[in-house]
Amino acid sequence: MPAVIVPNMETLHPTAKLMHGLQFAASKHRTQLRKDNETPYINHPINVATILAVEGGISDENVLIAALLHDTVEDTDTTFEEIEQHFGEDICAIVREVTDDKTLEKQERKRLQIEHAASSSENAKLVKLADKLDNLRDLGRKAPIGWTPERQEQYYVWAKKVVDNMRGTNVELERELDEIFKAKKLL
Ligand SMILES: Nc1nc2c(ncn2[C@@H]2O[C@H](COP(=O)(O)OP(=O)(O)O)[C@@H](OP(=O)(O)OP(=O)(O)O)[C@H]2O)c(=O)[nH]1
Ligand SMILES: [Mn+2]
Repeated sequence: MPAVIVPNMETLHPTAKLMHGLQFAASKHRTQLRKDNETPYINHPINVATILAVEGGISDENVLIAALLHDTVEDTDTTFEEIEQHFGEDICAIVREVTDDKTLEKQERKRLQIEHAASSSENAKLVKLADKLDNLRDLGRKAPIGWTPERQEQYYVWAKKVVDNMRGTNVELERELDEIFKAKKLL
């Protein structure tokens, strides 16, 4: 696996920056599958960035690149220093905001996501809304291996609490999320 080259981001055009984000994330997640045990993990960050661009109408490349990178620190050996070196401090700041501290107990991590959602920056809220939308769509298609119906139900209830703390961020994404919550009789 060749090392990913660190480009000079100042001189890259927006499409090249986006491609570098895609390559970096694909390289970092290359051995991972989603919890359905069949989908390559990278499909999820690509979906999150695509949801933002196509459904959310977001054109700010920092937000789209942060979406591609959003699970690299949480779920691979990637460090924030590496993200900053490759993509600069603005993108790194968004990734930092949406990264769970995996050293904490799961219940505490889940509680903190609800709490942090409310005080997040607009850009972090956008990434988090698209992240939840893609995870909920995945759950509706095929549940992670071993998840009971109760565990699935709990995920919808928890995801709604996170989303409720980010309302007023993006009309289209919130509309899509609300359709899912209505179908589950949570709204
Ligand atoms: N629905 C679904 N989720 C999957 C799948 N594969 C991996 N995941 C991830 O699993 C997380 C939910 O699983 P949990 O057991 O509740 O949480 P944990 O992995 O953080 O311990 C989601 O994270 P999250 O905290 O909600 O968001 P984030 O980590 O993506 O920020 C999601 O990213 C899949 O096939 N379907
Ligand atoms: Mn995610």
